[in-house]
Amino acid sequence: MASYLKSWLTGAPATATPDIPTFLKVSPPPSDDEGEETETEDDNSVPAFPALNSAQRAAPSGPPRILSDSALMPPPPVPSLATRTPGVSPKPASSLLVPTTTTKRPAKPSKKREKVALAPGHSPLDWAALKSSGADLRGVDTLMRIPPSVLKKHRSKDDAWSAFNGKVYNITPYLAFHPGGERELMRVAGRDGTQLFASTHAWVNADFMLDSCLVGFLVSEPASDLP
Ligand code: HEM
Repeated sequence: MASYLKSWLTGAPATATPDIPTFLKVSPPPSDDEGEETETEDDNSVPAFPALNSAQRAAPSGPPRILSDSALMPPPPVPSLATRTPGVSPKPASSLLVPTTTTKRPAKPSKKREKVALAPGHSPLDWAALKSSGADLRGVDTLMRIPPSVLKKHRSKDDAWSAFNGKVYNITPYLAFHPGGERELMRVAGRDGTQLFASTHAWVNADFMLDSCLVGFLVSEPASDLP
């Protein structure tokens, strides 16, 4: 056995092979590495093809059987979606039907949330360009600690401050750009607008939209100024 393996690896003829099991006599698969010789000289037999135990050999000989129409699988039934009449409510029998909700007219959007027409040059993109242009939109030199009494003083259109989530912004430059209109935004001028803002459009990122308008941080009234 050992001498057979040695001869198989070196290419030299085997000296004695009486105890070789039959599975070892099968040729090794051809190798990509051409430099290495892997076959013994006397084992050049081509394997049987098709294999002796293959289904191909077991099959009855003769030309392949051609199936007639009746022997073929029947076609699938016509799906109900293909036969529906557009605009007509289908019977709710099949799970493939369109949902009945799509046949109903959508409800009219409420007047309360309508957007206003913005003046030319005041689109959200224009605002983005303005706020990143480096223009001074704060109107103050340094960020301040702003108590409600100070915030209250900035409530005119020309000088409007408002607090959102503890940050005070100069909203005057943004007024003409606000998709909800100037009037709505002026409702929070001079006061904390966090609640109104959140109940109107919590998904809007005010911190990002107004970052260049930040004037300071809302703080509680100093004790000495309390009435
Ligand atoms: C300064 C902070 C605010 C910013 C940055 C801001 C920003 C925006 C933005 C981006 C939209 C368009 C939303 C969308 O298309 O989904 C919008 C719409 C609107 N905003 Fe504001 N807003 C502010 C404050 C307010 C406040 C305090 C009110 C209410 C008093 C308000 C009322 C509205 C309304 C009614 C709309 C139109 C309806 C809608 O878009 O759903 N906004 N605002």
